Amino acid sequence: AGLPNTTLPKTDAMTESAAFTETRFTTPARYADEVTAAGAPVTATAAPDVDGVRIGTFAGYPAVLVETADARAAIALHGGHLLSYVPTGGEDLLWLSPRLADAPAAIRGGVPVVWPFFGRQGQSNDVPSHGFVRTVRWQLVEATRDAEGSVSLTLAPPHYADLGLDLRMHLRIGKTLEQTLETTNTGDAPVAFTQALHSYFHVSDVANVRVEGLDGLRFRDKNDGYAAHAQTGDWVLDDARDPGRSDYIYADAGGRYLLDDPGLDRRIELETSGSRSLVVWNPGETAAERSSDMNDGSWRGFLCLEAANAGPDIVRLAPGQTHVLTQRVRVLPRD
Ligand SMILES: O=P(O)(O)OC[C@H]1O[C@@H](O)[C@H](O)[C@@H](O)[C@@H]1O
Repeated sequence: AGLPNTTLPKTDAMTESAAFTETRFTTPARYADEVTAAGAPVTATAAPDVDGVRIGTFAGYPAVLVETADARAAIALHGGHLLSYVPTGGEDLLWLSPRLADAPAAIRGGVPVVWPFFGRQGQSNDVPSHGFVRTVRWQLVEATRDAEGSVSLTLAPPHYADLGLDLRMHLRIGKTLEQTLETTNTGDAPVAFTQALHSYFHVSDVANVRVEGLDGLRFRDKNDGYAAHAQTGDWVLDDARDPGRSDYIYADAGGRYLLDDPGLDRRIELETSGSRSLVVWNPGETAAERSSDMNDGSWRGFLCLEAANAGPDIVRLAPGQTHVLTQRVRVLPRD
């Protein structure tokens, strides 16, 4: 198969903020202190009095641990990072690096929360890549259990008074994983932002899976100066232009994707709303070998499908408005 890509006219629009209208964010005053504090041990966090929810550790991180009849999950307080989601009787849907660095470094794997900008889109080089919330400590705000036995959680990063935006993340752990980023403009000026739920899905071998739901879409290739291309057929890793890596932002994406994995004999279904872009990322061997948390061949074990508002898909919020991005993830059998 591969991607017989059509090259469309090249433009710099992806890297020039003037071409779009993203808000240029200034690093919040509290950010550096929050990052420093995130490296300190967690002092007692009160466990909510909800059946199947407790505070413990997962992969060395203080985490909210959830157990229901249908699934188990772990969410690190560091970055509000979903580390694991295991449907009962199945394997983890998420990949987590076997070589994790200590907090406050960003966690490699799971579902990093990228907010309020994707990479450094429309930003100066002074801001941290992928935003202000993935290397700071979050709080568990609420936990409930519904009649069907699913557990719902709300988590929040530190409130940055000078950012003008507020974030809440909601998770529903049950037969399906539901994850929502709810962004509110709390300032008095319009804000234009980008974001992603940067899911690292666990696969048998990234070279042996395909992604359905992208056929015919246009995408920008970050490894090709953000040149525009058109997708033909399913996504596979053996891109004829560059076998072994993918850093594509698909625009006007339909919101339903299937990650077909013959090796694990499963399909992961990803449905999104409030998101019109999908990022498909794997570093490939060369870049992975340069990275201390992926340089053991383990990069083959994941594919990132990132439910995003990125590239030309920018969210504009007037003061007081709220935007909701949701992803729903579940396993389907292979036919
Ligand atoms: O290494 P990081 O900061 O977690 O980013 C990982 C990747 O995240 C993806 O979303 C980007 O498109 C890639 O360009 C980037 O390399």
